[in-house]
Amino acid sequence: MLSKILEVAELNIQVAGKPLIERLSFTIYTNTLLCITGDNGVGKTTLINHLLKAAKSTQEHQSHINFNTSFEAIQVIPQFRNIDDDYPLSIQNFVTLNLIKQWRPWLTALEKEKLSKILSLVNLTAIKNRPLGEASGGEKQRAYLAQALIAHPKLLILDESTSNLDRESRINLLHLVKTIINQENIAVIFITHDPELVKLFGDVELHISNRHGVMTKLR
Ligand SMILES: Nc1ncnc2c1ncn2[C@@H]1O[C@H](COP(=O)(O)OP(=O)(O)OP(=O)(O)O)[C@@H](O)[C@H]1O
Repeated sequence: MLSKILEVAELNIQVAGKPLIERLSFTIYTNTLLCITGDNGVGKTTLINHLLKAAKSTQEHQSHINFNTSFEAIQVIPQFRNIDDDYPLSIQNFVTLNLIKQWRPWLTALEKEKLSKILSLVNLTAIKNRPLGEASGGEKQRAYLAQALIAHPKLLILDESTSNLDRESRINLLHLVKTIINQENIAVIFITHDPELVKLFGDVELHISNRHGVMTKLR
C-alpha cells in the first residue's frame, strides 16, 4: 500500500522579500517518481531547500509542510558536486562515507554485505576500487545514487542529476531509479528539464510557472 511521505499545503516562499512560489500544494507517496519541472529560475531548487529546512526543523510551526519521515530518511543528490579527475577516493570508499557515522578503517560483516548489495544494485561492483575521479559521468551518478541509498532513505531527491549525461546514460539511470523505487518502496523527487524523461518515467509532474505549481498524474 502507498503511504504518504510528504504533504505540502498552501505554501508560500519568498526570496529577497519577493514572492517566488505562491499557494503551492502537493502530496508525495511511496513508490512514486515525482518530476518537478519549470523554466530556469522558477524556484525548483529553492523549493527543495525550503522543504529540507522544514524537515530539519524540530519546531511545529511548519504547518504548510508535513513530512511523514525523519530528516535522516531524506537523501539528496545535488545538482553540482566537486569531484575532480584526480579525486582519489575509490568508488566503494565514497559510497561507504554515508554508511558509517564515525570514520573507522574497517566495516562490520553486516556493513560489508550492505555495501556489496548496493554496489551490485547500481552495477558498480566491477569497478568498485577505481578512483571516483576516473569514473565516467554515468558511473559517477550511479556512485552518488549508491551513496544516497546506503543510508536507507524513504525520500530521495535528485536535482538535475542527469543534466551532464548523454541520452542513453540518462535513460539507464532513470530505469535504475524506477527499479529502486519499487524494490525499496521509496519516493523520489526528480528535478529535471528533460521532457522525455518525464514522459518515460514520471508518475506525477509538478510543473512550476508564474509562481504557481500544477500537479499532473502521468500514469
Ligand atoms: N537567497 C536568495 N536571495 C535572492 N534570490 C535568490 C536566493 N535564492 C534563490 N534566489 C533566486 O530565486 C530564483 C529561483 O532560483 P532557483 O535556483 O530555485 O531556480 P530553479 O528553478 O532551480 O532554476 P534552474 O532550473 O536554473 O536550476 C532565482 O531567480 C534565484 O536567483
